[in-house]
Amino acid sequence: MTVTIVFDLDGTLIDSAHDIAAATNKMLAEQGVAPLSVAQVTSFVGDGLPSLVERVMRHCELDASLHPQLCDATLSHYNAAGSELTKVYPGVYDALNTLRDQGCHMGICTNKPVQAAHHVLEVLNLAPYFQAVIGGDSLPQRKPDPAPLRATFDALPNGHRIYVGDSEIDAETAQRAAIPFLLFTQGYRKTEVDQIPHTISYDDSRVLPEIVAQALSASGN
Ligand SMILES: O=C(O)COP(=O)(O)O
Ligand SMILES: [Mg+2]
Repeated sequence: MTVTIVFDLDGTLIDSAHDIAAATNKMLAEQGVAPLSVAQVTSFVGDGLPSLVERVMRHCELDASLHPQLCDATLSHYNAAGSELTKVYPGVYDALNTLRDQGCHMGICTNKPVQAAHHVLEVLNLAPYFQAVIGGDSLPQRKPDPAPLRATFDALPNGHRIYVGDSEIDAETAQRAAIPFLLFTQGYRKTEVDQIPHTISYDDSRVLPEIVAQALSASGN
């Protein structure tokens, strides 16, 4: 039985909030605006960079016409920083090794800009695990539209499908694509776990291989 697993990135495999906040605050400093807390910036993460910058700009009452320019500035600060403040969540490497040894095929479907996603995957030695990476700017649509998730699975061998993520957006994406969804509870979700549709939730990535097997048997495989 071939199993294909697609993962979200920010808040699921990696805790990138400090790097995202640092890039945002460098952009704000250039506009003469005081820094936001990591928690505040994290609350704006999930729908991709353009939405993050839009929310930050609204919060800081910046002129909306600056949006394209401030997106570019935030992304270039993010890319220049080299992911130094980003950490892989505990247990992720072990889980990925086990799943790979079991023959699972794996991909990434993130709303992060795709180049930034490739960069962080390389820096953290996560790139070799993933045969497909789709970012927030890879297609005209982004999550929660199911198109990027479908495109990621289509780039992997055929098999039983599972999506793993941390947010309301990931849950909606999985629902719209009719794919079983594993919810990591320690990422950047904004609502209670029981308010987010999911197949199985987990708070420690070490259990991933076990709950992948559970999700497959729950879906009749
Ligand atoms: O960049 C974002 O807004 C979120 O990225 P994610 O889809 O990997 O959680
Ligand atoms: Mg996420």
